[in-house]
This record gives sequence, C-alpha cells and structure tokens, in this order.
Amino acid sequence: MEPKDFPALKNDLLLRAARGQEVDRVPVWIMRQAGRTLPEYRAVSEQNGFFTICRTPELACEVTLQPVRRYDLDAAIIFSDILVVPQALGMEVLMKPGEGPVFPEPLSGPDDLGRLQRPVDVHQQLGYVFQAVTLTRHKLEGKVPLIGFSGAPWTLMGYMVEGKGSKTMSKAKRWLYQHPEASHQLLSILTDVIVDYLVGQAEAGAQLLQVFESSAEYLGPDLFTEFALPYIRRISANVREKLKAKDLDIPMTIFAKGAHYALEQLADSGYEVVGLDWTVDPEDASRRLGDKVTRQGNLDPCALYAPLDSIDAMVRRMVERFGCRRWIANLGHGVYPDMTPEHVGAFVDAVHKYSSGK
Ligand SMILES: Cc1c2[nH]c(c1CCC(=O)O)Cc1[nH]c(c(CCC(=O)O)c1C)Cc1[nH]c(c(CCC(=O)O)c1C)Cc1[nH]c(c(C)c1CCC(=O)O)C2
Repeated sequence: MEPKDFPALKNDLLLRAARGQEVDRVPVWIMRQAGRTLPEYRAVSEQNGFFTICRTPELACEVTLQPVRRYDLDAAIIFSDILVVPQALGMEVLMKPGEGPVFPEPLSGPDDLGRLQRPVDVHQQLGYVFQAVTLTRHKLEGKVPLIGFSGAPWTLMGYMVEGKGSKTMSKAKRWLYQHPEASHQLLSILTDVIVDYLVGQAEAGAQLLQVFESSAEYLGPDLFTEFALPYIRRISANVREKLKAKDLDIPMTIFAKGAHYALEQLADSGYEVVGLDWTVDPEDASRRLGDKVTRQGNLDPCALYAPLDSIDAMVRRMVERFGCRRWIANLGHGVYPDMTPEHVGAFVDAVHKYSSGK
C-alpha cells in the first residue's frame, strides 16, 4: 500500500523533541495508553479477542484512537503487541484474559530453532499491522504523530523460551549461559525480522519507531553487553539504512526497562530517544546520557494511584527536574489496567500546564 496523501501533521511536538529541536511545550504520551485502562477498549475487547483486534485494521485503528479522543495527548501508538513477531515466525501465542500471553509450545532447547518458519515475509505475515498503521494515519487527520513499535530481540526471546511472563527469566537466561551460540542465532533471526517489521511500519506511515527491551532488567551489564546491546544497535543501523534507501528518515526510541546500568551505551546505540524507567534519577540519568539524545519518561506508573493534587505536584517536580529541552514526558513503564482514566488525564494535563511557555 502506498502511504500517500496523508493529512498534514498539525502537532509535531513529539518529532521536534525527538530530534532535539525547540518546542513551545513538552510533548506527552503514555506507554500502553491504548487498551489497559479504558472502558471503551474493554467493550471492543469483550466482543473480539485480543489478537482479532490486532489483526483487524479497523478495530486496531479504533482502539488506537480511543486515548487520543479522551486525553490531550501528543502522540498515538499503534495498537498491536510485541508478540506478533514470534507469531510471524510460526509460533502460536494465545492471550489469556487476566493472565497474559501464553505460548502452548515454547522453545525448549536449541533443536527447537528448526521449528521457526523462515524466511519471514513481513508483508505477508504482518501486513495487517501495516494496514492498521496506514488506516490510522488517515483517521488521525494529522492531529498527532503515530508511533510504530517492536519488541527487542532479548525481550522476545524471553517470552519464546519461557512461554509466558516470568519473574526471573531463568529458563531464557539458562539458554544464554548454556547455549550462547544458539542464543545468538535466535537473537539474530529475531533482529532480521524486527528490522523488516519496523521498516514496513515506517513505510506504512509510522512517524516514530519505538523498540521495547522490556526485559533488560533481568540481564545486568555483562549479559546486556553480549546479548542485548549488539542487536539493539544492529536494529537502529539497519532500519536507518533501509529507510534511507526509500528516502525516509524517522526518529527512533530505545526503551530498555531496568537497564540503568547501561545508560551510556544506550545513548550511543543509534537512537534519537532513550526511554527511562522510574528507578533512575532524572538528573543523574540526564548527566549520564549527555545532550545528544532526547530523554523519555519517567514518572512511576503507580504515582497515578495518588490523589489528583499529588499527581499535579509530582508532575510539576518532574518538569523542573527534566527541564523542557530534549525531553518527552511519559511514565517510567506502561499504565496499569486498574488505573482510573481521570488520574491518567491529570498526568497529561499537568505536563501541559507546567511545561508550556518556557
Ligand atoms: C512485554 C510487552 C508485551 N506487549 C508489549 C510489551 C512491551 C511494553 C511493556 O513492557 O509493557 C507492548 C504492547 N502491548 C500492547 C501495546 C499497544 C499499544 C499501547 O497501548 O501502548 C503495546 C505497545 C497492547 C496490549 N498487550 C496486552 C494487552 C492486554 C490484553 C487485554 O487484556 O485485552 C494490551 C492492551 C497483553 C500483553 N502483552 C504482553 C503482556 C506481558 C501482556 C499481558 C499483560 C498486559 O499488558 O496487560 C507482552
């Protein structure tokens, strides 16, 4: 599909901040803003299964737009899941309500790599995401930019080996220690699919690409340097190269949750924006990242359980600490399902209140 004739973008704060340009107020969006908290999402979700929504461009588009209608956000993020990439490699993934994703047949050892269906033609396997992106770009009518995303290789490997969420990632880490070669092989296979998948989203109309390394917290500096960072770097380098050949230049964000030990490496990994979780101190993180990247984050998601006036005060403090240059306001991880929309809205409004006119 040729993503031509998209409506002109009326709010480019996110893209300007990502590129380090001046902004007259700080852009704000919220990780996991679509789905999770909204009653209007639950209505769609009860009628259709989770992956049916992902695979039906009209439904994915509708759910993507819901938070943008409700809150004064500066970005939309396409409704999908990081686990569509393992699905594209032929693995079955079920979304069990109240439990989360489950792989009936996880990768139990290196021999199982032979089960992965390759090569992956992302247009054939994940074309539904590209269609959802293009449709959503039109339906947004230029109100805010649209973010595309993918999981990073280590995080996807974690789910593919564990078969579900894990408190320790010990089965997947066991691979790293016992089968380093097979681990690199798997991470490399994932990297190639992720690159094509991100390029496809950009071609379809995504205006910024975020890579979620949500399971970085399990690794620590040595494993991260060996098994996560090289692939994170390869993704940014290869995506840019492929997009350049198509005359596209799209800012990219790396969010490596729990990788407080690797901020310097992340600042130097080829992304315009580095996402920060709530465990890092804004001043300390800013110092360590330097001024060549934009910071994104990092209020503790649980702060949204606080009374409205406390949320306002915490956001005010966050704005003071980050300053208004090279910063995209967000939470330090996704919003939780039991948070009330009113409190989510208070966060967004407070960012606007305290960061404009500077
Ligand atoms: C680790 C991870 C997953 N998925 C994702 C990550 C990385 C971000 C992070 O660390 O939170 C990313 C993701 N998943 C979803 C989005 C959509 C867009 C958005 O709102 O940001 C995004 C960006 C929808 C979803 N993905 C999922 C839901 C809930 C499904 C439902 O109950 O209807 C939604 C709206 C399910 C999901 N998907 C995943 C898990 C662990 C779960 C269960 C827990 C939960 O997040 O609710 C894997």
